[in-house]
Amino acid sequence: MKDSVLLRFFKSRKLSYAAGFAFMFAASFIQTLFPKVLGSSVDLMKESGFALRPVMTNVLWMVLIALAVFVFTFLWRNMIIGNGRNLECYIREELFRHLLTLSPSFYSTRKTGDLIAHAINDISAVRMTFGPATAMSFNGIVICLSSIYFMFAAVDVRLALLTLAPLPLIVALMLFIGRKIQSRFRIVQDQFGLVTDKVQENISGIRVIKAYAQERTEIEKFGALSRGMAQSNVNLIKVSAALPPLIEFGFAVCFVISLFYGSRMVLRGEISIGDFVAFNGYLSLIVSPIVSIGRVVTIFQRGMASLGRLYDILSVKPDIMDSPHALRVRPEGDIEMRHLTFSYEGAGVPGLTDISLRLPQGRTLGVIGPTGAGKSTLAALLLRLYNTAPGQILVDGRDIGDYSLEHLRESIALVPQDTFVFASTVKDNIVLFKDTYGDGEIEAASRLSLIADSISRFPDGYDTLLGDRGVNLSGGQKQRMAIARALIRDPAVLILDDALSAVDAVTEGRILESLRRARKGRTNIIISHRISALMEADEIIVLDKGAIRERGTHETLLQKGGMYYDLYTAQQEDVQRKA
Ligand SMILES: Nc1ncnc2c1ncn2[C@@H]1O[C@H](COP(=O)(O)OP(=O)(O)OP(=O)(O)O)[C@@H](O)[C@H]1O
Repeated sequence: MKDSVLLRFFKSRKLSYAAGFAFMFAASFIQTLFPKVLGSSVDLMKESGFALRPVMTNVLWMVLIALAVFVFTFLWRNMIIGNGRNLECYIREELFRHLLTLSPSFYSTRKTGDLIAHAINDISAVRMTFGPATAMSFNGIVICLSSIYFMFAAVDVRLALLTLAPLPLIVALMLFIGRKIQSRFRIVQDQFGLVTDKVQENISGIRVIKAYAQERTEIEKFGALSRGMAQSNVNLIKVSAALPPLIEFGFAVCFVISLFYGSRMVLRGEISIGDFVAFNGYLSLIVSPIVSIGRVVTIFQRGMASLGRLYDILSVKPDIMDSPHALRVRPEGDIEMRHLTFSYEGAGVPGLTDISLRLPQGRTLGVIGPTGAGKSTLAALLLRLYNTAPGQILVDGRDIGDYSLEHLRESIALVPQDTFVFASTVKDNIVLFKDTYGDGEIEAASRLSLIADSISRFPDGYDTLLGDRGVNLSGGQKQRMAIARALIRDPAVLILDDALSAVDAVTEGRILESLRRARKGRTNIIISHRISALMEADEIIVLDKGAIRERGTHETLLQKGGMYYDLYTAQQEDVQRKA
């Protein structure tokens, strides 16, 4: 997958990459012609007693070389480094698309912060590797090889050997210090991660921190982390500060050797003064590529590690997918469960055990039970957020896995316990960014869920911005907006998973009444802790530790005098006490 993502991109841009590398080769090579022309100009000037006329052709060549280097460099930078940016965008889109195909079980094992880091830091490291670092290496290799070639072939082998003798030592020293820099840099990054995590945690949990007067402790903890980060940066500077002067020192030695032996060779007439000038020109040309070796190696190492991490995610196979011949029809809402047993990955005990029930189209099922009984799990399985064994959940007589996910989820709408509000308008939050619904439909869904009045009191009505930078909805308003979000899609099955817990009993009764009227002929599943929300259901099941303990209608369950009866009497006493 890693290779295929990169390969696919490189293949799609092979022409611009080929042209980019050709221009880069041309620019780097032409650049190394400059010292030679400069040297021969010096010789010509010396021969002609420093007259300008004989060197005019050379001057023209130098201008042409500079111009060609400018044009080719401009072209290759645009192509190679520009393609790096396109690669970054390509991988980001691939990753995002892939993340949306993965099921909740994937997300329950990964930290959100890590996933965000992959999407930002890792992709950027891959871009640096296949953009600027690749370009710098290729450019540097061509410049170094041709410069060294000219030093040996066009000037003098002995002089070149002597002058370049310290070079391997410089490179070895650079790689040695580079490794040290890298390990200290890793510590800086870890410290940076801790500091950002702390900031993020404090901002998200600001209400809890204030409510428990934890500001002072948190400031102290943050101070310690921040000082740790500063110290690790100082440790990094201690080694990184040594690198540039050491390299400069190494090259100064090269220049001294060149000056010492080169000038003697000029005096002895073994090389011309022009050759000597050209030689020093070549020596200057290789300084910058050699200096960047350490940086390039680090970028490559980081890029490959990042690519590995991205590959780990990209190679996770989505476990919930359409079967090859998936039914592309919206089911109508006849539900059956046959001995349904389900366990979460890694969980010791099953979340649900041997659940059998029949919910014909148009009926309402009530689900009640203590916390952790498996009520939300039942809802999640009906949306196929997790896979179940074939034949355990049937929708309209067909296995749930036979339907395309799109059609199944269009037909079954879940209003979860916690509603996610997007930082957008009320309207966008109801239609979920689909522009197929008219204003009339949006208002009708809002009226049915009893949120229309609240919306009309917002400053811009349906165009009011919600979220951090807009209006913050109360718990009850959020729940009602979530019900409108489900109703506008006119689902065959509506599942309210404790979706009325934040509204008062009177509002709950009015919403349920409104749903009863509007959803005639449609299937409903009402999961609730409050008996008042589901007492009118055609069938009620009492879940406990993943199994059905009792089932029946409100009346028959009361007559049984079991768990349901106990819950009912406890809730009645509670109501009377409050009254
Ligand atoms: N993603 C998950 N991974 C592992 N175990 C889970 C996961 N989600 C829920 N569980 C476990 O499955 C059991 C049933 O959870 P579920 O959320 O279905 O209960 P519930 O009846 O809806 O509870 P509540 O009324 O508190 O919402 C619990 O023991 C819970 O810890």
